[in-house]
Amino acid sequence: MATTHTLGFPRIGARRELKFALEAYWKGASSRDELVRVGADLRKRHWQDQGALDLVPVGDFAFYDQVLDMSFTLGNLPDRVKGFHGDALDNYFRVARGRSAETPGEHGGEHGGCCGVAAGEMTKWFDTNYHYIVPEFDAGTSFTLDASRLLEQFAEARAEGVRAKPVIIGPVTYLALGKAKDGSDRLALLPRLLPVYAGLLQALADQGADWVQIDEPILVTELEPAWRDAFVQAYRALDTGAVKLLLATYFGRLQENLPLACALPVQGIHLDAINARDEVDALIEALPADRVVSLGVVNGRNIWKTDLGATLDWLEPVAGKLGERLWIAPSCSLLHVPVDLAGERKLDEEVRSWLAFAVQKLEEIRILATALTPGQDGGRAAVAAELDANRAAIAARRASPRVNNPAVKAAVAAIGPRLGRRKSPFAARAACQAARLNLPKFPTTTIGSFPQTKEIRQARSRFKAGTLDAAAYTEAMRGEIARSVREQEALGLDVLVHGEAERNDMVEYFGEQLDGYVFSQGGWVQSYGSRCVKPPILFGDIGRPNAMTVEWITYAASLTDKPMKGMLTGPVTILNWSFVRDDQPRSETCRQLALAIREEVLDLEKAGVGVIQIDEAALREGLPLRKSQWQAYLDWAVESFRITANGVEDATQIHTHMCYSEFNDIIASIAAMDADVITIETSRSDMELLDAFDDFNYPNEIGPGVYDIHSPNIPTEAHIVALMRKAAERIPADRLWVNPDCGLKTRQWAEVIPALTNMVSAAKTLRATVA
Ligand SMILES: CN1c2c(nc(N)[nH]c2=O)NC[C@@H]1CNc1ccc(C(=O)N[C@@H](CCC(=O)N[C@@H](CCC(=O)N[C@@H](CCC(=O)O)C(=O)O)C(=O)O)C(=O)O)cc1
Ligand SMILES: N[C@@H](CCS)C(=O)O
Ligand SMILES: [Zn+2]
Repeated sequence: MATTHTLGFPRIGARRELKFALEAYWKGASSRDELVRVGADLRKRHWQDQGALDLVPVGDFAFYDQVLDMSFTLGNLPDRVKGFHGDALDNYFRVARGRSAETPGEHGGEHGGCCGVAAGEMTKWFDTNYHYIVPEFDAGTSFTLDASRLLEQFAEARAEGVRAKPVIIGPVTYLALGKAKDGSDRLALLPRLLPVYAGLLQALADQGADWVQIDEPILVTELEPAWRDAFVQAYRALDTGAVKLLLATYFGRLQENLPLACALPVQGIHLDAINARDEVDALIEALPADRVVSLGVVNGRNIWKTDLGATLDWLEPVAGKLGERLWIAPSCSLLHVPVDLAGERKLDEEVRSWLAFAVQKLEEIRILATALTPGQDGGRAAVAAELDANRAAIAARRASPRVNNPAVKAAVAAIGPRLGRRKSPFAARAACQAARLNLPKFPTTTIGSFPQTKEIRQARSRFKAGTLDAAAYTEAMRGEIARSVREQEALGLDVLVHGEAERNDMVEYFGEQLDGYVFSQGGWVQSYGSRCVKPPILFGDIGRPNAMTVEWITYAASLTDKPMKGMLTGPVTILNWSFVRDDQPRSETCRQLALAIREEVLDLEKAGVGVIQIDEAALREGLPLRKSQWQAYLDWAVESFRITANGVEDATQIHTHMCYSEFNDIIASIAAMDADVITIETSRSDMELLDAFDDFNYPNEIGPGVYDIHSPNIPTEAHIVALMRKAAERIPADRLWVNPDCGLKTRQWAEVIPALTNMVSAAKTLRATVA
């Protein structure tokens, strides 16, 4: 019988209990005890949800982020929060969220307390839409063990009667994910780090832990020789016999790292058998015969039912070979999928029958394990009804006429190179656009969203619940748009936006209006901290039955004489932030999205909108984990953007926006997008990110972000001027725009107004002082 387990479970709660508890605590509306209680209740409930498994994870719960938890366990706190004498949980939130000096009153939040503290940097977790707090190092970093969190939760789990498997991030991945602020060699810290890990394993062993899952997903990426050597050094040091180690790899194939992983002195390896099924035989071959082989056979990154029959067809011989050595699990932590399909009341019934969220994925694991169990109570016969139902659902999805639309397939097949080419080169377009828009030097704009206030969200919530009718909802959103336009006019911005009040999310909003999509009511997935997204579900060929944004944008445009920028999300970002179908290549799905958004671009243009922004925030995010696969991805991603954007006339100005930094290695592809204007996140890099554009002689216009929208701090005019002067050293001033790093939806108006006031004044100063 295969041992069943999971690598991690969503912690936000089926009703986002953790989100609401955190936000209440940060606001000062609930106590520390209440927050701690919600955390304990969620852990307990999630262990119960996983109770049918042989081993359940402990340590996958975090109040903010599991990487930040690991930093605290290892005693690796940034210097700026060391020596804090208050509550440890508040110190944790100070690193997670920062704290401004100005406004007292909140717990460990952005505001509150006496002294300002910068938040830890946040970046995405491998190729997911989850973001972690980057560990900070320097040459002097030392580590000290604080095992209390893990030990307490291990004791809690055991008290619940589950067989608990502590989960920790491995030392090599931990170092690889961090940044040395002084440019020092992170690997030099390994000898200091390993004794702390050894101490942690011993402490867990002393409490009765048998297996510990040690996550080393960095093994699915290309590793420099020094990092490969680090694996050998690390796992020799951790081979103390205190506990059994399950080395967990996920999100991809091991490739050249497979022999390295198999040679490490651990007691088992977890392989993502969704992405690396073709490596299973080699893994079994290379592993010593006493090692456990854990196979991730249920996809932890999507929401589709597993084809259980097909999985068993290949798994049965593997189980025959491995016997008791076989463990089965989802491919990775279930953090990346919503909790439970059972809560969905309004989901399209047909599509629903094809889906599995976290709880349903656990049931799939149970069915597979039973089917793999020889004897009277096991084998396929013991789960015949479940397997039949699964077979029927898989077959229905394959055959559904709603999935395949021959007209859409034909349109994609007919895409030729002309579709993605503008009529004239940039210089000629720029002249037409200058004549049409008549903008000053250093034109000012924003990235699209204005604060998503409680009133906006409540109105939408009431509209969706049916207690506010469509006319009243439209009226309320028009009111918000009018407010945004009024504020922007008063601020003196040059190119206005409508503010995106009517959008729940920049991807979900479009998914809701496209054919080929369904959306859940409660399918929330944590993006960072308390922030969640509800990725729409792309199940079939894409169509755009109606214009999606034209009425809102033309309404906004009617309120002002200034240019109004139409605002769309690009095909690559919609793809990367949706749950997408697994029955055709992503590139094919992306081209379908490109054709749909192209229609919207052309409709906006027809309606007289002269500036259209197509956000591609997730273009860089979607890069494959291995560099060797980047170009193939970039080719179809850029082609998709060009198909979307480039059907317009010369006088229509196309903007794109990307809020993730580091363009050096993809600058040729960014240039190939050929947007007239690109706005990017640069403020935190002190404009150094523009070097990539400078070195490449990037030909088009650029809006380098002048302030970090993640922080509540108000940028001063002098700071913005100084940043823009640095920008002008790299990019000719007549090609520079002035704008924030990203959209303002998570900020409050009280922060937005003074920040943009200073930004507009800075632009005026620049016009008067920079040639
Ligand atoms: C730019 N980012 C995005 C990413 N992915 C996306 N799909 N979208 C993004 O914008 N990835 C990278 C980054 C991640 N950053 C963020 C930033 C902010 C959020 C965020 O604010 N999320 C919200 C949820 C947004 C949403 O969908 N809102 C809905 C529903 C709101 C809601 O909860 N309503 C309540 C009732 C309202 C009330 O009483 O207050 C309810 O239904 O119970 C809407 O506006 O209609 C969040 O709150 O977490 C995410 C990622
Ligand atoms: N237009 C979007 C882009 C976010 S990346 C916004 O302003 O929120
Ligand atoms: Zn952005």
